[in-house]
Amino acid sequence: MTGFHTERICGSAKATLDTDMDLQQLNDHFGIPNVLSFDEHAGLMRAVITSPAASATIYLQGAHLAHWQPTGERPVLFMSRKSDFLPGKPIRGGVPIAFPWFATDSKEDRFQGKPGPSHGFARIQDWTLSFAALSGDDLHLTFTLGPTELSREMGFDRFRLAFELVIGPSLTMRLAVANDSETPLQFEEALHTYFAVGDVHEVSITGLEPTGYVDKTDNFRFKPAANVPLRLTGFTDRVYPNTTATCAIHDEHFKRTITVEKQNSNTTVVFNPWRELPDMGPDEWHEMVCVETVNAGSGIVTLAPKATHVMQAHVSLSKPQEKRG
Ligand SMILES: O=P(O)(O)OC[C@H]1O[C@H](O)[C@H](O)[C@@H](O)[C@@H]1O
Repeated sequence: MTGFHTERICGSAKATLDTDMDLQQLNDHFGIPNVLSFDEHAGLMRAVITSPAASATIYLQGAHLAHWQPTGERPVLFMSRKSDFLPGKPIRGGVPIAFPWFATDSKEDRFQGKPGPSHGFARIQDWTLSFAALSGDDLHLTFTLGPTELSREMGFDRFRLAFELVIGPSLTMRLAVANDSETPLQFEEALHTYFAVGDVHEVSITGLEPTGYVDKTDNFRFKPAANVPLRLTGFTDRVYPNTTATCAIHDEHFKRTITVEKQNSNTTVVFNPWRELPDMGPDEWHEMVCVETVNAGSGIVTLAPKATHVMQAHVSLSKPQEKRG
């Protein structure tokens, strides 16, 4: 069984849960008959959920939600059929967690004289499952990540992350960042959500009409608010700063609306590569759009010593005629 070990962090002893539970231990400790079990896919451990309300899959690497499908619905998250599933490699699809920077690292020499990996280290590290419980139809899971050898090499050694998921007919994702140090912690973060759509050409996104954006496909130029719902017509990589708005993805092909409500996130990113990627098949970009819950760029977070910041995204489904009030 798992035990506690003590770790000395800058003079103070802290009890931390062993992070190296094997499959048997995960199943013994957290398994819930007919609802939650653990297996291995391509050498990566994952939680497999089949509750009456939904099915879902979460890899311990990155605490990466790779699949969520409410009962009777199509999958809500896009997962690339060509994704890598390898230790230390990002997974293409689902909900990668970006931390402590978003996209390209701005520090050119952070890691062994090079910039750190795209979207930071959190999505390529093994997280620890620390809580699993069923409450009514909802499965609650919490994954945690503290400083690792890799994070320390990149200069991050006094933080803790918790990723809490509530998986049911809707999905709540909460990312908590605690600053354990005596100095402010600056970080960017994202729940980089890949949504499954019937055909991206038949999608409109509402919520961002009044917000100007940084167009990463046009030399990071700032473009004014469009004042109309967003329809994607080509390579799209937009950072909308200063928006806490709820976004709705209206999918004419699948005849459903996906709604993303967020808290403590002041940035929304919309992304579709409009082409094949090395880890995404030739036509798969038709089937996805990223609407990401983010704090980045001008919205970078500066967290006071000993403080905690919690960012949340709540995802729900509705039929087009069920207009939200
Ligand atoms: O390929 P990745 O590192 O997973 O990043 C995928 C994409 O993530 C975000 O949406 C960024 O805005 C993009 O610039 C980036 O290309």
